[in-house]
Amino acid sequence: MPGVVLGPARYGKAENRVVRVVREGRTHHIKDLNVSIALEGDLEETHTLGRNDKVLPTDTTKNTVYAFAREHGIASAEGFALLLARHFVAGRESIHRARVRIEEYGWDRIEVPAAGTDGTADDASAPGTGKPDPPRHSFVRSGRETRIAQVTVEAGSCEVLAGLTGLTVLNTTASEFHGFAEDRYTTLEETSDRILATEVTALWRYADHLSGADSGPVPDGDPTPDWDARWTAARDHLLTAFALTHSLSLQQTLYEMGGRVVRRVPGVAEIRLSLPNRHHVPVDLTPFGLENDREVHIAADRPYGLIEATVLREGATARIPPDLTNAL
Ligand SMILES: O=c1[nH]c(=O)c2[nH]c(=O)[nH]c2[nH]1
Repeated sequence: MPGVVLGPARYGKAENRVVRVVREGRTHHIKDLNVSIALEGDLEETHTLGRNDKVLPTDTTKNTVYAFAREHGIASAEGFALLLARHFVAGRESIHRARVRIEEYGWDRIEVPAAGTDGTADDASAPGTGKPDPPRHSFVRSGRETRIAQVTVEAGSCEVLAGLTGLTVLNTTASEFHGFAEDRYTTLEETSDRILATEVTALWRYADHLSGADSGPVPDGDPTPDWDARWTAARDHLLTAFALTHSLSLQQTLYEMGGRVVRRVPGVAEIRLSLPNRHHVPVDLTPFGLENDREVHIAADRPYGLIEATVLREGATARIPPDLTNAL
């Protein structure tokens, strides 16, 4: 096509929903994932000439997700993403880069009291035994929180990002906001005691699985990291920092949260946080002759302040895309 060239292109199958059951006798476990594959490489003639010889069908990438879930199991979202991304790049010369993004939805086991312990006769029993034996195959979705893993593999490098979205937190005190800049449109009153609430979206990058200036050769850290332990530690540190910080602004709280993860979770070089400030405004009850000393609030869902920043290990390079909410 005269005067026209192909820019960056990628393709794959997005949002493959896979639920994997593991059975240990009567005790079952599940992993519930949403897996998106994006491949890049030698796609010029595919677009310009309609040649498909280098196009591994998106349908095949979908099938690979399900086959790998069966063959390899899903130990962790990060591990499964690594397996898939490496497979697509290793298996085909024309594919130079594979990005696998996984959202994981959490399920908690429904803990049922043993039969007979709550005074009713109709509880579950193991068949044939008549003995109390609560089910080990029942689950309840654990809130709106979603775990994220995103792995990008290309020749000689491998980037592992992990994170979460939908982690909603609130402090009823230990939050102040004053001393801010003012102009003729400023009406906000200073406060030394307010509710601080936000819904955390966080994405952090492990440097020990990446070749790059801030990480050394691949891998310079633990060759088989315990991704689950690291993810759980990062989540715990985000919550601990939110709870422990006496906040002078959500910006300062963000820095404390990110800094704690970078300093304490093995391998983390960088974390990006997106924190909507979910304003809780004390209601004026004086028309009803009532005092309201920060007891009754309107929880305003819109508009919200949007506080976003990356916190880095000293010397590391910022690589996580700034616009997390669109990137995810
Ligand atoms: O923690 C805050 N940071 C701000 O930048 C800001 N702006 C605002 O109106 N309220 C707040 N709160």
